Amino acid sequence: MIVTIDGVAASGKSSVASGVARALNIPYLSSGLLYRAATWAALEHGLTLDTPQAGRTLAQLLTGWEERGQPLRLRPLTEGNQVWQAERDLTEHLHTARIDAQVSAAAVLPELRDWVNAQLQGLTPPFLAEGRDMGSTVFPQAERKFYLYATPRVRAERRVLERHQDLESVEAALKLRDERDARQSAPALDAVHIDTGSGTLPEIIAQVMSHLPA
Ligand SMILES: Nc1ncnc2c1ncn2[C@@H]1O[C@H](COP(=O)(O)OP(=O)(O)O)[C@@H](O)[C@H]1O
Ligand SMILES: Nc1ccn([C@@H]2O[C@H](COP(=O)(O)OP(=O)(O)O)[C@@H](O)[C@H]2O)c(=O)n1
Repeated sequence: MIVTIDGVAASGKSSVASGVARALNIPYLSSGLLYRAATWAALEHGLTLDTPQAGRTLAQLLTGWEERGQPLRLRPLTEGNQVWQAERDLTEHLHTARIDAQVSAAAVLPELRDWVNAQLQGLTPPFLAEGRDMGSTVFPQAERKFYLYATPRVRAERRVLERHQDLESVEAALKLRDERDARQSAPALDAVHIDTGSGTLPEIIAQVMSHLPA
């Protein structure tokens, strides 16, 4: 079985996916964490993301690591996904304001989207995949699809607890990222839409579970 959970930034995708994955006893895959890791790699290597050759250069960097036996890999742990490169856990570097600000510029590069999609499509179901285009593009065959949303204010109030920034700037950054991510964020036509501002996290997880086969 494949289940997809897509939605806007800080709508609760990872937390809901983790809760549902735990209940189903299957892994969840955070596609956003792979985009974040590739963005981290680009910044570490001084790649400029807004040039015509950026996508090709970034893809070469990632495949070069692969060929040297040091691939960037998602570890889809149910309690929280990680990304490792060889023996190094990069996860703590990926949820920062710096990556938040740059990730959408990397995520529009077709070569990076192909690389992320290939990583995910190479995995064996059952799993739950979360991101922006999991239901619409990457796993159109998924048995159940969900689209999570909440107002920018609700999302900013949540994220401010995770980032050391003020509410106004977090909300402005979320809205900007929504705009920049709009192209790949259209919900799948057959997704169930859920407002995560309408209940607590356990209630939203229960709502998703109620749409899944017993
Ligand atoms: N009702 C709710 N539904 C989903 N997440 C919630 C809810 N209430 C609070 N949160 C919190 O919102 C934060 C952002 O959720 P997260 O899963 O990181 O979102 P995303 O993966 O979409 O960026 C988390 O700390 C989560 O626990
Ligand atoms: N399937 C996906 C997942 C993420 N992304 C990109 O990766 C970024 C980070 O995604 P995320 O899910 O980790 O972050 P939040 O939106 O949860 O803050 C998004 O802002 C998009 O630019 C994407 O383009 N497609």
